[in-house]
Amino acid sequence: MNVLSLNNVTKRFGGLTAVDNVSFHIEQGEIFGLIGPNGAGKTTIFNLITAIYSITEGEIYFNDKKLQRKKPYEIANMGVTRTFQNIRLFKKLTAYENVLTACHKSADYNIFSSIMRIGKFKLQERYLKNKTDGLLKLMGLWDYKDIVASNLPYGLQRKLEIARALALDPKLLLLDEPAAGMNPEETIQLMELIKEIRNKFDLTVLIIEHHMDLIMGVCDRIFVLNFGIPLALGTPKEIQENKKVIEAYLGKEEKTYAED
Ligand SMILES: Nc1ncnc2c1ncn2[C@@H]1O[C@H](COP(=O)(O)OP(=O)(O)OP(=O)(O)O)[C@@H](O)[C@H]1O
Repeated sequence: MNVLSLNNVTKRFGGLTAVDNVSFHIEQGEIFGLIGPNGAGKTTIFNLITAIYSITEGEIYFNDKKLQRKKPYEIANMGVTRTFQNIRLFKKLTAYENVLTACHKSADYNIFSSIMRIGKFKLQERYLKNKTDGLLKLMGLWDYKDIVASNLPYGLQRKLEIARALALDPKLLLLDEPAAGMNPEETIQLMELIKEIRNKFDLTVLIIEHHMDLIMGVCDRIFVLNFGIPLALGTPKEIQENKKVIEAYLGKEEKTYAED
């Protein structure tokens, strides 16, 4: 079953076509990579899926529901959550508070019960605490739970963003450069963590990343964009061997005078 479908999607900013007639379909449970050189249109695709930008042409479907004319919070409520290339945390709140505030979306209590701290409210409070604890432990953030987000190392802030996105109970998780700023060892750990998260929460994952080791190690399939134009779609092995992809990343070899 397709969880996400992009059908002939185009996005223009004035005279610039950032995404040009892009189509791809992601199946339930897949970890799907979106790669391409700088400025290829990857983040623009995330912004189109999450309704931060409006689509110029084409359609996007999430679980067979058309996503047009929705607000970003409606998309999140449908089960599509994301992280950002430029980390967006509550910088002055602790790691714990950052996750707890996101968990509150799933709370269901009224002001009266919260003032009286009775029955259902207490149960909800315990549920939110357990959920927050579990997410912090899963992401390896438990020892940092009382540290203010802005004081965490960059790599841990990225993990905290993932924990926040998971707190919203997604079905589709969009990760925008989750390994940026991480060293090779941290990147390998993150790769394993992404697989664990996918299995544990029965997720589908769409991931933008420049670390090729991570993309090749974690993705089931990869879609390549170049200047907004689709270049290739395939398994990591197929993408690694694709001449057009190699040229887009490394440039085309010039024929020397001697070869003519
Ligand atoms: N709001 C905007 N207004 C105008 N142009 C934009 C806007 N957002 C993106 N662009 C342009 O669209 C193109 C694609 O940008 P995008 O950020 O999607 O690329 P990217 O593949 O994510 O790049 P990177 O790997 O560097 O993050 C770029 O030329 C960018 O300048």
